[in-house]
Amino acid sequence: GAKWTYSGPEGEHHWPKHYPYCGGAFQSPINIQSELLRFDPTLRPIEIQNYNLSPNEQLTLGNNGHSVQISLPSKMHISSLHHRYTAAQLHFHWGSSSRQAGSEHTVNSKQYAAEMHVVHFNSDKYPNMSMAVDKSDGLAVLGVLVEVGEFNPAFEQFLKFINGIKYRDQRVQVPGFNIRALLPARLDEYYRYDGSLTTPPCYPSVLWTVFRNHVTISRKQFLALATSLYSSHAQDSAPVPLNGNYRKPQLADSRIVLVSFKE
Ligand SMILES: NS(=O)(=O)c1c(F)c(F)c(S(=O)(=O)CCO)c(N[C@H]2CCCc3ccccc32)c1F
Ligand SMILES: [Zn+2]
Repeated sequence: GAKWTYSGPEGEHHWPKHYPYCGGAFQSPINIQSELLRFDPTLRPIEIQNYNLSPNEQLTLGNNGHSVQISLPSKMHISSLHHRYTAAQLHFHWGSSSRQAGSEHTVNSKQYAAEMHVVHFNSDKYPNMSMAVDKSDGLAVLGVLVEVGEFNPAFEQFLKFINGIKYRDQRVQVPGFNIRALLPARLDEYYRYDGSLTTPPCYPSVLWTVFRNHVTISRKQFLALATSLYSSHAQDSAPVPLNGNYRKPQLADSRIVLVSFKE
C-alpha cells in the first residue's frame, strides 16, 4: 500500500486518507485508565505452547521500515482462548534517545519506554495471517510494556544482532531462543479489550491482551533499540532514523477494559 510514517505529512493524522479504518471505531492503542476497568472472573491465565525454541532452529530478524520484527514458527500458539491463535511475528515500538517513552498502550497516562507485540492469527478459522488480518475474530496480540532498568538477557538474544539489520528490508537469521523469557513472569494478570492493528490498515481485528506487569531492559539495550535502525534503505542518500514508532492512544469510546485481576 501507500507509504505511511509516524510523523510528518504521512503521519498518523493522515493515515485515514488512504486507510479508512484508521479513522474508524475500535482503534488501538488506548490509554488503559482505572475508570474503564472491570474485573472479569472468566479471564483465564494465558497459556502458550512451544515458545521455548531450540538454538538449532533459525528465526528471521528483520527491519521492515516500521519496526524490528522476528518471524515466528507456526508451532507457537496460544491455547487458552476459544480458538487456537498461531504466532506469526513479534515486533516492537519504542521512543528515542532523547525521549525514553515509546509504548503504544499507556496505563493511567503513563507511557513506558517501549512495548513488544506478539502477533497471532486464528488458525482454527483462517489458513494464514493475510486471510485473518481483516476479520473481527482474526487476530490476538500479546502486549508487553517495557521499562528501562535491569539488563534483560532474553532481549539480548536478538539485540546483539541488530547492527545486521540497520536498514529497511535487511534481514538476518538468528538462533532460536526462549520467547517465553521475553514475557513477564505472570501471564495471569492482564488487561483485555477489542481493538485494532495500530498501523495501517488499522483493521479492527485484534483481541488485545496487555500484561499488567512490565519487563525491563537496560538503558544500553534501550539505546541499541532506539538508535541502531533506519526506516530508509541502505542505498538511500538521506538516512531516516527509525524511532518514535508508536501510535498515540485512541478514543476508548464506550469500550470497557476487562481485567483478570482484582487489585
Ligand atoms: N501493533 S500491531 O498492530 O500489532 C502491528 C504493527 F505495529 C506492525 F508494525 C506490524 S508490521 O511490522 O508488519 C508493519 C506494518 O504492518 C504488524 N504486522 C501485522 C499486521 C499487518 C499484516 C501482517 C502480516 C504478517 C505478520 C504480521 C502482520 C502489526 F500487527
Ligand atoms: Zn505493534
